[in-house]
Amino acid sequence: MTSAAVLGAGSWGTAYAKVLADAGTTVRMWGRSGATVDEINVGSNEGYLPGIRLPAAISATQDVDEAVAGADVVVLAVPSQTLRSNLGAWGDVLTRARAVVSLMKGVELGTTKRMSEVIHEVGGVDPARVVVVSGPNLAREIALEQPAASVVACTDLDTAELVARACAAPYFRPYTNPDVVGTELGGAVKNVIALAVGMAEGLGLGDNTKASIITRGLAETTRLGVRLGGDPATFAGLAGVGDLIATCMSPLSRNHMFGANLGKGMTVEEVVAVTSQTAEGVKSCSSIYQLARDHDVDVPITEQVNFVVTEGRTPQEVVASLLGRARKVETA
Ligand SMILES: NC(=O)C1=CN([C@@H]2O[C@H](COP(=O)(O)OP(=O)(O)OC[C@H]3O[C@@H](n4cnc5c(N)ncnc54)[C@H](O)[C@@H]3O)[C@@H](O)[C@H]2O)C=CC1
Ligand SMILES: O=C(CO)COP(=O)(O)O
Repeated sequence: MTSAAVLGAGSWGTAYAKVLADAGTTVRMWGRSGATVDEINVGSNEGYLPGIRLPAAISATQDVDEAVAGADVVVLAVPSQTLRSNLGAWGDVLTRARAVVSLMKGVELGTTKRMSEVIHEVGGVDPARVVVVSGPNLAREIALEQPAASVVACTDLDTAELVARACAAPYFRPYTNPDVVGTELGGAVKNVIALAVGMAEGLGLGDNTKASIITRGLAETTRLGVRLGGDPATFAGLAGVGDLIATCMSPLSRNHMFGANLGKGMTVEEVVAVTSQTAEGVKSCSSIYQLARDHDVDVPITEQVNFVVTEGRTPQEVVASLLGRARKVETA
C-alpha cells in the first residue's frame, strides 16, 4: 500500500488527502494549527471544508518529520509564496520520498520561479521525482465526491504513474502528462484570468464579456507557456482550458470572488481583509507579468490585473485599456 504525507491542511491539501485515502493510500497530514490537526484526527476540517467527513485513513500532526516518516509520496499544499521559507525550515524532509507532488498554483515573486523549480532548488529534489497535480479541481466539489479529472505531470512517466495510482479514486480520474512546465503555468495563469473575469462580473457585465476574457486569457496563457517550453496541447487540456473554465465560472473560486469584489468597487486591501483563504493570482499576477516581460511575451489581461493589484487602477479603466488596444489578427 502506498503511503503519503500531505504538508498543508487548508482546503485543497485536505480535499486531496481525502482523494488519496479514498484511492487506498494511507495519509498523514501536517498542519500549522493544533486545533485543525486535532479536528482532522477525529474526522473533519470545519474551518476549510465544513460538513465534510474525512476517512479514517487520514491522520494529522504538527510535527513535519513525523508526517513524512516512511512516506513514498510527499504532497506540498501551502501557499506558493510561503513554499521557499517552509522548505528552508523543514530541512531535508523531501529527500527520501519517491515522489514530491506540488498542488500549488503560483509563481514565486522576485525569482519568477515555478513551484517545481523551487522544490528542486531548495528541497534538493531531482526533477524526475517532482510531480505537478493540476486541473479543474475546486476543493469543495472534490470533497463532495463530485466526479472530476486532473493532470499528473512529471518528466518521468514511472513517477507520474506512481502518483496517478495513489490518487485514482472512484470520483477522481488522473491523466499523466510529461509536460510539467505547461501544467504548472496553466494552473498559475488561470488564477489571474479568473480575477479579471470576476472583475467583469462585479462590474455587472455579462457572459459575452466573460467568454471573451476567458478565450483571450487562454491565448495569452498558451503564448507564454509555449515560449517557456510548454506543449500547446496541455493548454487545450484539463490543466489549461479545463481549469480556466472551472475557476473563471465558479463562485467557489477564491480568485473569481476576489475579482468580483474588486469589480464592485472594493480596494485590494479591503478584499484581502475579508478573504480568509489563499487567492494565488493576487500575488502571482506580478510574477507572471514579470516572467512574460522577461521573455518578451504579450499578456495584456495579466498586465491589466497587475496594474489593478499593484497600482490601484480601477476595473473600469481596465475595460477601457483592453478595448482601446490596436486591432490584430485573432491567432497572433
Ligand atoms: N482550494 C482549491 O480549490 C484549490 C487550491 N489549489 C492550490 O493549492 C494551494 C493551497 O491552497 P489551499 O489549500 O486552497 O489554500 P487554503 O488557503 O485553503 O489553505 C492554505 C493552508 O496553508 C497554511 N498556511 C498559510 N500560510 C502558511 C505559511 N506561511 N506556512 C505554512 N502554512 C501556511 C494555512 O494554515 C492553510 O492550512 C494553492 O496554491 C492553491 O492555488 C489547487 C487546486 C484547487
Ligand atoms: O485551482 C482551483 C480550481 O482548480 C481553485 O481556484 P481558487 O484558488 O480560485 O479557489
